Amino acid sequence: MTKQEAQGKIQELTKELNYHNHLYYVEHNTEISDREFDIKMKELEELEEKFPELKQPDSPTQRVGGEVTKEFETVKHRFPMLSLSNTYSKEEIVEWENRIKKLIDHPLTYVCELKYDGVAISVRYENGIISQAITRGDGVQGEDVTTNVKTIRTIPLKLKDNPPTDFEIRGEIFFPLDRFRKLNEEREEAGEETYANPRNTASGTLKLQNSSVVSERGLDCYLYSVTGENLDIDNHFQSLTKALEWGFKAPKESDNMIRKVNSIDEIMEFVDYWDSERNKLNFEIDGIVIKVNNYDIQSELGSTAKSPRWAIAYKFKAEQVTTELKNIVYQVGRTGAVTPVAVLDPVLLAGTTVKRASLHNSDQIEKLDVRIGDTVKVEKGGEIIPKIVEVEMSKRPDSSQKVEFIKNCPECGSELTRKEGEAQHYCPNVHGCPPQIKGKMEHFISRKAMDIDGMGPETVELLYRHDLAKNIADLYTLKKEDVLPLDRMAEKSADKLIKGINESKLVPFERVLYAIGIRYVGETVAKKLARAFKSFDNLSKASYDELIEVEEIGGKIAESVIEFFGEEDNNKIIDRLKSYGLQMSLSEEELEGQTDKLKGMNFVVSGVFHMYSRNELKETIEKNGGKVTGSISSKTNYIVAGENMGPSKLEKAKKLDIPVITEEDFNEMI
Ligand SMILES: NC(=O)c1ccc[n+]([C@@H]2O[C@H](COP(=O)([O-])OP(=O)(O)OC[C@H]3O[C@@H](n4cnc5c(N)ncnc54)[C@H](O)[C@@H]3O)[C@@H](O)[C@H]2O)c1
Ligand SMILES: [Zn+2]
Repeated sequence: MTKQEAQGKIQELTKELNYHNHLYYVEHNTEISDREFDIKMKELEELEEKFPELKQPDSPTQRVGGEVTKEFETVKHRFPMLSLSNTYSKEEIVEWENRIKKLIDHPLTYVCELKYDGVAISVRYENGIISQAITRGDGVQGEDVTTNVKTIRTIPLKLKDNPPTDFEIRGEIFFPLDRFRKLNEEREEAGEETYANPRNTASGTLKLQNSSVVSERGLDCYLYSVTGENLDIDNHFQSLTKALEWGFKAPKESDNMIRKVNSIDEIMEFVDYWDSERNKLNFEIDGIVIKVNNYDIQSELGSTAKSPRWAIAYKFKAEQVTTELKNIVYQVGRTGAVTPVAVLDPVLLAGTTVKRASLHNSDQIEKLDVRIGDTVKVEKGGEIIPKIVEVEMSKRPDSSQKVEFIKNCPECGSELTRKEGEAQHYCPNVHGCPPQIKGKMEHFISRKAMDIDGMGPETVELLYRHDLAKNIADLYTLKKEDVLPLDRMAEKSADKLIKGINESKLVPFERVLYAIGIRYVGETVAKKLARAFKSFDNLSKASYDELIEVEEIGGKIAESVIEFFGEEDNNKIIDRLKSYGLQMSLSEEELEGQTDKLKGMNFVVSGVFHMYSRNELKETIEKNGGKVTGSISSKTNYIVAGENMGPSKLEKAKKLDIPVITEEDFNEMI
C-alpha cells in the first residue's frame, strides 16, 4: 500500500469507527456487528503502526470509545476507566504473554474471568456507604448515575465486614436475559417496538431520567475490580474475594466463574469451557478476560492511553450455522404491523433448535437479497431472536427468484400501507382484519389492562368466531345465555366470565387508557397521559403541542394519539365504553391533591432531600401541573436543590440566572 492509499484508508477508518462509537455509546444502537467493528479497529491499528505520522488527532485507537452526554452531571474519574485490548485468537494470547515476559522475568499467575456484556460502572464507597456511581464515559470523565445505580439490588447501599474507608469498585451492569425477554413481551403487547439486544438496553436503561422505571426493569451487576489507595490488598484475586465478603456480587471460584491459572493452556481450557457453557447463563458474556494477578506486576506493566497492558479480552465469535430457507411467511400483529418471518430447515444453534428467524421488514429482505431456497447463515449474537446475517451466494439455486414483498394483507386482503420514512408495512384495516381485532381484544383483557377474570385468548377466538364480539365494546353486551352454548363453556365458567367483565368496569382510567390499545401508548405512557389530561374527553381534544408538553411524550406518541381520536370508529367505541360504565376519567381520590399551581413551569431536581425522595418530589411537581426535566436550560424556571447538588449544575444555574430553591421553598409554592 502506498502512503497516499494508506492516508485515505486511515482517514476513512477513523471517521467510520468514530461514527460507530458514537452510535454505540450515545445512541445505544449498532449498525455493524462487534466483530466487524473489531476487525476495522485492528486494520486501523496496523496501518497506524506502519505510518505513525498519518495518525489522525481523533483516532479511535488512542482513547476509550465512550462519550459524556449532557443528561447527567459530568464527573472526573479519580482513576481513569480504561477499555481492554481484545483478540479472537489463541496466537494473540501467546503474543500478549510474550510481550509481558520480555518485561517481567519471573513466573506469572493469571486470573481468568467472564467478560460480562453490559456497561461499565464505577461505584465509590465511603465509610462503608455508597456515595457515587459514575459511568465510564470517555474514560477520563463519566456521568453521575448514582440514583439509578442505587435501584440495583445487587449493588449494596451499605457494606459488611470492615471495607476500606474510601475506595471504588468497578463492574458491569447488565440486563438479565429472563427480564429482557419479559420486557420485550410487554412491549410487544403494548404495540411498542421491541428492543434489539440486552447490552444496548442495559446502557439505555442506566441513562433513563426516571429511576423508578430503572428499578422496575431489574438490572443486575457483577463487580470485577477494586480501586483505591492504601487498600491493603496485593492481588486481583484477593480483591474479589474481599468484595464478596463486603457483600458484593462478584464471581465465585466454586461456580467456576473465576480461576487462577499459570499457563496459556489453562487459559484456553477456561475459554473453551465457557464458550460452550455460556448459553446456560442468565446473562450474556462476549468473552473471557485474562488479567495478571499481582498488583505490583500490574503497575510495572502499566497502561496505554486506552487499555492496561496487564489484561486482555479473548472474545467469542458469535455462534453461526447455515441452513436452508424454506419459505417466507408474513405475520400480522395487533397493531397491523406486517412482519416477514423466515421459515428455516430446523438447526441447532446456541443450545436451541431454530426454526424461524425474523426478517424484520422489506428493507432487510432487500439488503440481504435473501430468496426462497437460499442457504443462509443464521447467527445468535446479542439478539434473542436469531437473525439471518448472510446468504451463501455460491449455493443459490439457479431457479431462485427475488422476493416480492406482499402487497395485500395475508389475513384480510387489504392493500398494505407504508408510511414515509418507516420500514414497516401495515394493514390499514384496523377494525376488520381478524388478527388485529383479536389481538386488540386479547390486549384489552390482559392482566395489566382490564384483567378480565375467566377470559383468555381462546375465549376471544370463540367469541370472534361465533360473531359474539367483534370489538372490545361488544364484550360488555354479552349475556350468559350468549356464551353458554360455546365450546367448553359450562354454567360456572359462563358465570365467571360475565362477572369478570362486569367487574372490569371498576378498573381505573389509566388502565382503560392502556387497554384500548393506542399504538405506542404502553403502561407508563398511559399513566402519564392519564395524569396530564385526566379524562378521555380531554385527551381526545388535546393538540399535538399539548401532548408533547407532557414529560416523556414525544412526537411519535403524540401523532399516534391524534390519529387514534381522529378515527370515527374509535370514538364510537369509546362512547360505547362510556355508556357501559367504564372509568373514563380519573377518580375523585386520584384527582385529590392535583392542582394547577405549577402549570407551565419547568423544574430541575438535583441533590438529596429530607422530606421527599427524588421520585416523590418529581411526582409532587407533576401532580401540581409542573414539568420535570433532566438538565438545566434557558427554559428551566426553578432548580430544587437538596444536599450535595453537583457544582456544575450550580454553576450553570448561576450563568443562566435561574433561581435555586430549597425543598422548604418548594413546599411554600404548593
Ligand atoms: N458494533 C458496533 O458498532 C460497535 C461500536 C463500538 C464498540 N463496539 C464493541 O465494543 C467494543 C469496545 O467497547 P469497550 O471499549 O467497552 O471494550 P470491551 O467491551 O471490548 O472491553 C472493555 C470492557 O469490558 C468490560 N468488562 C466485562 N467484564 C469484565 C471483567 N471481568 N473485567 C474487566 N472488564 C470487564 C468493562 O466494562 C470494560 O470497560 C469493541 O471492541 C466492539 O466489540 C461495537
Ligand atoms: Zn389485514
